[in-house]
Amino acid sequence: MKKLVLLRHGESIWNKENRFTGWTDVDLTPKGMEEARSAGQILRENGFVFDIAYTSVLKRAIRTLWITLDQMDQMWVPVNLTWRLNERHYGALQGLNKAETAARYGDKQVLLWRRGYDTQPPALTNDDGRYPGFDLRYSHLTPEEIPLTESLKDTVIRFLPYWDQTIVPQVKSGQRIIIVAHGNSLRALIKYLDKVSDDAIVHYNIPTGVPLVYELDDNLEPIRNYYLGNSAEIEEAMLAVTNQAKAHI
Ligand SMILES: O=C(O)[C@H](O)COP(=O)(O)O
Repeated sequence: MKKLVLLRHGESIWNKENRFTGWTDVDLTPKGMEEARSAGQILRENGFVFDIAYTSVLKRAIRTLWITLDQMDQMWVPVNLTWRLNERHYGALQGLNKAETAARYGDKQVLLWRRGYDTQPPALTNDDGRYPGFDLRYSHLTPEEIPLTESLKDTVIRFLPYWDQTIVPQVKSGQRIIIVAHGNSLRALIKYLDKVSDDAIVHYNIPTGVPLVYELDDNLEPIRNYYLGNSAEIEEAMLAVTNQAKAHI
């Protein structure tokens, strides 16, 4: 049996301000750093050891990984950074407050933008200051690879080649892996692993800073998964993510 640990970064500054973030490179809040410390502690208490770590090229995920490994006294673990684990690109919504956007366009429209599997939020134009093509860290990407907006489906499509070619062979060979990423890049992986339908994935939300353990068989078919932590608090945190983009709760 193989174990894979998934971790959404701790609370970011824009999570706290309730803004669509996507590829915007915002840092953790003090609470987010605390969440990362707790994640590391609970992983250590449960005896987890990692051989390889994966994360995105966004600092909220990178810092969460550093703090988690530090708490586990495993800062020596090799870390791989890839843009393919970045958050889903939120297009022209990036920077907008989620509840205000719902008040303006309606809860239904915003739910569709946030959770519709094949729905892209309004796109950026490539002369927008938020266009990732202006950012050095993406200079090796082709124009076709640089998103102006992304649906969850687009996120699955850009992540899967990395999963199949890089991570899968390592998990199969018995390497113990942690992936620290984002609400939607992890939803993309979970949708794929658990074969969640396009309709059901709409209702699946991931809390910040709580390790999610997947037990997989030798063909990487999921056996079961569970969060490490207090289940009532985790339920509450998932519900809070659901409610972030409602005009009135
Ligand atoms: O990019 C963001 O705004 C968040 O990290 C994920 O947001 P969502 O839960 O609204 O998709």
